Amino acid sequence: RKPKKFPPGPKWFPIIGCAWQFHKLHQKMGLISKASEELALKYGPLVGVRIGCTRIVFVYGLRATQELLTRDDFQNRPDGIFYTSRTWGKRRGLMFVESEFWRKQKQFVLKQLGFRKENMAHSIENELGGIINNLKKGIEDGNGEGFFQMDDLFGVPTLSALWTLMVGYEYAKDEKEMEALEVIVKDMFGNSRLIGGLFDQFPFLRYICPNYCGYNEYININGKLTTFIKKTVDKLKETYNSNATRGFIDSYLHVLNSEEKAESFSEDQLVAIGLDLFFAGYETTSKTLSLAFLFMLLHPDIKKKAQEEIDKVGTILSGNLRGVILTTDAGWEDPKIFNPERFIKNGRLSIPKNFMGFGLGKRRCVGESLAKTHMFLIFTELLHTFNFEAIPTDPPIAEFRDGFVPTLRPFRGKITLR
Ligand code: HEM
Repeated sequence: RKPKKFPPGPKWFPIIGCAWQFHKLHQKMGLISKASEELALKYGPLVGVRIGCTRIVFVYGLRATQELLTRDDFQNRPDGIFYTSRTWGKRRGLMFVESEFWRKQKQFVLKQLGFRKENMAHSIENELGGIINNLKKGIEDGNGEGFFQMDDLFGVPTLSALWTLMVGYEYAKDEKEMEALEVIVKDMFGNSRLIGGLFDQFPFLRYICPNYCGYNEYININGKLTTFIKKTVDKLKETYNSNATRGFIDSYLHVLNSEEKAESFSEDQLVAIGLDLFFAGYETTSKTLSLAFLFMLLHPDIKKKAQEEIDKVGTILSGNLRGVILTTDAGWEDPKIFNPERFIKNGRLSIPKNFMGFGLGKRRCVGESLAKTHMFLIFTELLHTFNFEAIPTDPPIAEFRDGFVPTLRPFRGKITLR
């Protein structure tokens, strides 16, 4: 039954709510975001739906979204088996927790990420050396031309940056560990049912058909990553030294070993934060980079301008990079047209207040600074060193499918040395 004052939306039926109508609309429009946009055109900026047991309000448009992100009474997060079954039936981590527990943990994570900024930049630069060598080798093998799966280029460096953040630079050199992590994370994100599986909307299905409704798969892949992080924590504990700090895990262990630690700190919570950092940081960053290069292939004129500015090296550089990466329909003209120069005013970077790529308010992204440094260094260095072109017989197409973040259709590009 609809609660009083619940926003308007499609008619609800017993048990399924409006799951069927929404499923049909989703199929027609291709993406959840487009389906909800269609509903907003019909019902207004707030649309109330019920998919099985889950009541959802879609919020559409700049004003409503800003209000959603900044109002204190919207800072809580949903509860339910989808959010807790990955963390031993408890609410743990950062993304799906709230109140004092969340505040304390977020404060700690933000501080630690701030401390590690410089170290992270060094480790990304190192990683970059690896990517450049691989690309150069591919180009050499192809007699001056390399043909690469572009959407595959950025996963490993992103993972490596997050891994270094967690364990510290020296420990992260262990290639075997990194390879094992790569297999788990790729499996995790390759799994399209990771988000909003049927069992989330119809929780009873996990008792009737746990395979079909995606429950077993969800538990299995999350379990692999939590086990991996837990084992890493155990290994780091063996060589733990209270006077030295290798990475985030060590810093957290310092707190666990101190007398005055707050109640919310625990080893389970440490593992859950690791899970959330990989979950929230891996796809977002690697796919934004893929998207930036997709636009470079599709808009050679803008790519050329970006390269010219990188060659000049100056403050304008960061402006253009950010302009290239930041695209959203948050309220400027022709949002669907790729025009990074809209963010440059009188030769300087000018990000509109409406830009919400990293969220707004208290729930704002903790990895913003790391992600920006990572994307900036990789994007500029690769554009500086190589030329990227579309392959005429296999042109890239800017088409997305749903995922934790919108996922690009796989695309290839031709890379040559500049
Ligand atoms: C291009 C890259 C990234 C984008 C676009 C992005 C975007 C966002 C957005 C929009 C939010 C707010 C979600 C909300 O309002 O609930 C968020 C939260 C979050 N992000 Fe990011 N993010 C990126 C990279 C990262 C990285 C690299 C990390 C980890 C180091 C990370 C960790 C998190 C966490 C833990 C939260 C939850 C914060 C909270 O609930 O208080 N993100 N991110």
